Amino acid sequence: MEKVFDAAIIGMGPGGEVVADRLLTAGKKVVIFEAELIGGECAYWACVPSKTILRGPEVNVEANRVAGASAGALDWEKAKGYRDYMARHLDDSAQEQGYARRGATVVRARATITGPGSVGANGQEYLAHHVVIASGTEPFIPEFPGVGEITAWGTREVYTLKTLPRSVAIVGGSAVALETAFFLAGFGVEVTVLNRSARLLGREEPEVSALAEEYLRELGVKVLTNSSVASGRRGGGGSSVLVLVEGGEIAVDALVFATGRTPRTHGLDVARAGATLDGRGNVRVDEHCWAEEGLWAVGDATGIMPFTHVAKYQGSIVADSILGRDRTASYDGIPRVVFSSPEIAAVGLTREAAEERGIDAVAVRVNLPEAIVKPWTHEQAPRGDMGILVDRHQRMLIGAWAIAPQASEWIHQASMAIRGRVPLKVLRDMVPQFPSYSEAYLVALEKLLTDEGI
Ligand SMILES: Cc1cc2nc3c(=O)[nH]c(=O)nc-3n(C[C@H](O)[C@H](O)[C@H](O)COP(=O)(O)OP(=O)(O)OC[C@H]3O[C@@H](n4cnc5c(N)ncnc54)[C@H](O)[C@@H]3O)c2cc1C
Ligand SMILES: NC(=O)c1ccc[n+]([C@@H]2O[C@H](COP(=O)([O-])OP(=O)(O)OC[C@H]3O[C@@H](n4cnc5c(N)ncnc54)[C@H](O)[C@@H]3O)[C@@H](O)[C@H]2O)c1
Repeated sequence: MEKVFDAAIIGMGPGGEVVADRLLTAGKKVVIFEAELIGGECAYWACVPSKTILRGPEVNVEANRVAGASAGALDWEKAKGYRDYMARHLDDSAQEQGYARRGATVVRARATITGPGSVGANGQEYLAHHVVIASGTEPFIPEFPGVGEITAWGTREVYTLKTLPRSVAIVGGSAVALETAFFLAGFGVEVTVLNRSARLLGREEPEVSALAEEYLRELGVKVLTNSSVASGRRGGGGSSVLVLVEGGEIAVDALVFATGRTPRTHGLDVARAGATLDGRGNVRVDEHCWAEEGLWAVGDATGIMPFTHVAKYQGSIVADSILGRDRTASYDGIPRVVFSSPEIAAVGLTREAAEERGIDAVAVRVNLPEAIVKPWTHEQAPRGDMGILVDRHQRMLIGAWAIAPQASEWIHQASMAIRGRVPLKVLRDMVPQFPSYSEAYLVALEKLLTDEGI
């Protein structure tokens, strides 16, 4: 009799791994398919190496601002070595053995869907009661004349760099562009960011965009807005010459594409299992991450919020649903962080998004050094800003942002308030630690009361 698995998981990035882990823990029969490395983009070429390599430059920016401390020389060889260690030297044999030990069938191949409850790989057919698509994304690389002639890198090349270039141009103006600019500039590389729109981080509040640009410029990064590459050619001394759409040329050692990603769903044949893709190629799922009878999708392949924490969350929703526990995904209050120096964190709605939803929203901005003590204990010439957005009628927090040290951590208070729909009255009664950045929320809420009567 043919073996039927409880679940077949296509792709073992953070989303697929959570599904596999939970189902194996529950004693289910699981087959996993991975075309490259178990751990996915995040573990080897994205979140982990980028956050590891960004920490040195971040510490230096902070040290330079603290009385009695000073930045040390960054050691690229050591930093690179630790980055490679954290990215497991692109070796997932321990992961493969770990899953096999736990009873999973591990298939090292690109899988395709061959029918409802049926997955093909390596010329074999695997049957399962549940199929989970967790295939992630791949980089989107724009085409322009001469792109094949120049030295052009995607994020994989950048986050496995062995030798630092002297200069780069980064195309893009979102998370990857900013983090890569902070990383390379921090290690002394001459960086130019070519952002095709008028402001960086276009999905965030305009204040956030302006501050992000200011901090990049402070580090010596050149930011060109309404800019992109029209064509490229090889220049003298191995350089790459970029002809800009707005006119003019620049010569750099390499061009970095930070131009977003597209779902890795082509070739998966989801239609054979009755599922459909949206216009961007994302697998359409409902609030349970359910796509069709016996078919689920998690992580970047759904295009809902392309972050590792969301992929893991969706993985838990799917695993629990398969195990018969009723779970519904909610995407309220999920943080978005750019790990720059200082960190840029945001959660919930922006004013523009609130307006689109017809919400009567009120925004308050707080300059941290004017409002609280913590930045002064941290820095000699303190800086930092935060803002909150409140629904006037519901009297609840619906958005927040912060650009300051450790913002990735203290944004979670806003996250919890939004997700838990905590009334402003309760938030105002909080007693945050002195001195901490968290005190800024109280100041913002007081300002809301005095300025707006809310
Ligand atoms: C430079 C960079 C930095 C980032 N930093 C952060 C960060 O700090 N925090 C954060 O939250 N997010 C970050 N992200 C986003 C994060 O990497 C993704 O959201 C996350 O990896 C999505 O997880 P996933 O499981 O959906 O897919 P992936 O991690 O992309 O994994 C998908 C896996 O599926 C495999 N696969 C695909 N198709 C098949 C197939 N047909 N058969 C078998 N296997 C297949 C792939 O080989 C891959 O291993 C970053 C992204 C980039 C590019
Ligand atoms: N800290 C984090 O959580 C983190 C860090 C890095 C990346 N990520 C995730 O990784 C993914 C990729 O990030 P990203 O910044 O590359 O993608 P993105 O989609 O957020 O931004 C793409 C950028 O490229 C620009 N762009 C697109 N096409 C272009 C073209 N033809 N010419 C010029 N500019 C062009 C866009 O205007 C935009 O600024 C995202 O899902 C992001 O959320 C998350």
